[in-house]
Amino acid sequence: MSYSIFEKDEHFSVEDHYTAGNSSNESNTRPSDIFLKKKLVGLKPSILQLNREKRKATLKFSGDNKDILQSTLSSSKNINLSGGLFVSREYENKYVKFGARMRCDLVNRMKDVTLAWHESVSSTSDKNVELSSVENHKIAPKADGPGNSSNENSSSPFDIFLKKKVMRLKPSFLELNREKKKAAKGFSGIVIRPGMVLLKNYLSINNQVMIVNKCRQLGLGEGGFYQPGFQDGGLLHLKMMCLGKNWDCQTRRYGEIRPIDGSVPPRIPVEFSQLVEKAIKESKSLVATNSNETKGGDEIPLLLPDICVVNFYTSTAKLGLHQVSVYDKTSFDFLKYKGGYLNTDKGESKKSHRKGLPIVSFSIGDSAEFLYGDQKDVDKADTLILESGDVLIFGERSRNVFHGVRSIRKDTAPKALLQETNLQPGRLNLTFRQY
Ligand SMILES: O=C(O)CCC(=O)C(=O)O
Ligand SMILES: [Fe+2]
Repeated sequence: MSYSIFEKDEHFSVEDHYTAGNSSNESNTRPSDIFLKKKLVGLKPSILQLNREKRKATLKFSGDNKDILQSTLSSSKNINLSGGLFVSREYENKYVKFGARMRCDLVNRMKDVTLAWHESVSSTSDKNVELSSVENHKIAPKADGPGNSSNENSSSPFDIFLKKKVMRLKPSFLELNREKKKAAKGFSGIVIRPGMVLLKNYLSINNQVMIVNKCRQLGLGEGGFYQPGFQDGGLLHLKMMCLGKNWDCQTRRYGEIRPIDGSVPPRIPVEFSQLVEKAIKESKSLVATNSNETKGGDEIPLLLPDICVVNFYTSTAKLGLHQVSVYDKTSFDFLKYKGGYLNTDKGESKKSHRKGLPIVSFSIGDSAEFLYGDQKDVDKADTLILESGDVLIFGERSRNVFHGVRSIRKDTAPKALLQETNLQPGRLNLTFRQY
């Protein structure tokens, strides 16, 4: 049995209509007007385009031309990139033609089509179209406080917190006691197969709370959570944010910026890297003590993570079987997803592969049914239940293991975590990698 990690985006499946502007220049004998008949709204330039232009301006107007540069920049200061404008059907269609990939989750979910801020079309006159300064793009979209999520606002990234501060049912004494006992027991390590180690219950509730809060804060800022999509309308079934470097789902390459909006991925918080380092050391000693047993024997190399892909799975989200694969021409063809399959993971460097550097994966929130195996066949895959606080490490001979998430188990997140954060139902997964 196979399942698709994609969902088709009904919103943008319309064919293209270039009817905007109702230009009738071609059909009459009057001199052509180089202006459109109606006062039209133009496609708002993307941040990337604006950045490029401003960089060009900066290069051009240096030294003696500072005044000109100053006026160039200040005249564009008022251009508002924050979007959130409603558009006509024609523009929606035109937008589709321009690339369905340029949309964030919110665009996809809005009933009334609102274009994403990076490529929006305004319904106001040009006069009112404002562009913000380049610096403004660095400013994180307004992060609403808990209980006031901005998920519905087209200019904001996806918020992993619930909209309102919900009064959660107080966990029963029994439940809390069970969790406390589990925490007191500490973690246990299991070598799943050569190169794959599971540290059960490794992240304390305090660390989980810290990670959730940091991800929430970063997730609402520049380069925050969005729903990755493909040019043809396919969407990943999860929300994603990249730290360190951006993983571009179109090209399967890493880069310094996210092409859809020109945002720069936030840095990996040092607290995260420290936890990764500790977890690797732990798994190394576990493998060393297990080396006489049949399963062990693979030395897990140290990892200095410079990439972290943060996925948020809502209760119905999933991730198809895929493999960590080096980016090269051959694998690119192979990587192309076929029939709704994403065949690969992110494209770390060949050096990273050669060394068998591990992927370190943190699970927080609801539990996941994690699949892994040597073939891209769900029926032949083994299952692991990854619970909140678990850390899975796979490198060396397991570096190329096929893996995916079949489902999220509802209502399984630790009550203590939900009491301390406003995390919405679902699962947060962080995978650390070294380029
Ligand atoms: O969510 C998980 O456990 C796996 C995530 C993953 O494989 C990925 O992001 O490439
Ligand atoms: Fe993966």
